[in-house]
Amino acid sequence: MTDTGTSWRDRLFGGLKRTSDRLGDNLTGLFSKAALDDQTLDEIEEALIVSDLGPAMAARVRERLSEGRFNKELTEEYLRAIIAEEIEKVLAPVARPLEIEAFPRPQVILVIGVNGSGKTTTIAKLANNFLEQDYGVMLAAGDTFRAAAIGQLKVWAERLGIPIVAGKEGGDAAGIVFDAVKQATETGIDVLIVDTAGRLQNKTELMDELSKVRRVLGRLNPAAPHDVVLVLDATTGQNALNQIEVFKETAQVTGLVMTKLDGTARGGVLVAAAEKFRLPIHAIGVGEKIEDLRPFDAGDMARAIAGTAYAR
Ligand SMILES: Nc1nc2c(ncn2[C@@H]2O[C@H](COP(=O)(O)OP(=O)(O)OP(=O)(O)O)[C@@H](O)[C@H]2O)c(=O)[nH]1
Repeated sequence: MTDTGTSWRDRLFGGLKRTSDRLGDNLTGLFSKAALDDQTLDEIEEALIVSDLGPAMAARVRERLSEGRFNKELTEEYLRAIIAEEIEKVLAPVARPLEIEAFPRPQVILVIGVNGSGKTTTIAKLANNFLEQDYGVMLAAGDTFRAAAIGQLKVWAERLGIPIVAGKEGGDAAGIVFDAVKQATETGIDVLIVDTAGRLQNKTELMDELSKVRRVLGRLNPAAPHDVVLVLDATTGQNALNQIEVFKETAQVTGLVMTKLDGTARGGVLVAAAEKFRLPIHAIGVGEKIEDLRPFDAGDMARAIAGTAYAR
């Protein structure tokens, strides 16, 4: 399952093509006007907002253009390059892979997110990434609300050849997490990835469930959970921003993973999220296969969104 950097870059640029095409469509007609004027700047700003990149990014690109090109001709190449540069500035400080550094082990990673966000697949993909780095990985099926979620995670554990602690539907999530941490500690596991129920519908219930899990974890290891990773579906566009807002306060999110960037023209929302919340973004998903989740390079990501030349 090893993978070369080149093919990952192919998938990254391929996956984000819809997003960069949409940006291109929104900007169509704004190039090669005789000279850059205020009205064109307004239109560019609007186009960037409509492309989900967020108002702050739109304002900054406008600022850059008005400094450099006012009263001069604007080319598509130049505009895309400026957009890529500004996106890279925003993504560089937050593009941060999940590092395994907890001592004592295991590092406990809680994974949260609404149903359908790609949570289960992301857990499997993260587990695979850690296995490739030779870490011992265990899963815990803490989403006990749905039998399907437990079953799916078991299938992944089997496929990856890693242990899993799971209970029955309707079981006590905190109890499962307790057992998992105990087993992981006893067997020298490096990383324990915990699936949790992601029900946004009821904030109190979610909060109660998570604080119970936290209490139990804290009893075994005061530093746990070391990470609380929120999985977001990029196809939901601006709604992903609302989810961060809610989960940030209820679940003390420490970092993000954005999935399905390949299935959407709304990938710009990654930039808006980075700019608004400044939370670390650990990885992105650009496909359903196990190798389609990776930490990303801010420069590559920025160029993929802006649709600038592939090579450096
Ligand atoms: N195209 C694409 N599909 C993805 C990606 N990540 C997950 N998926 C798909 O999205 C669907 C939902 O993923 P799950 O991992 O089952 O999501 P979940 O949040 O656990 O959802 P529930 O099991 O319904 O709670 C599946 O069909 C996945 O294959 C991605 O990065 N790209």
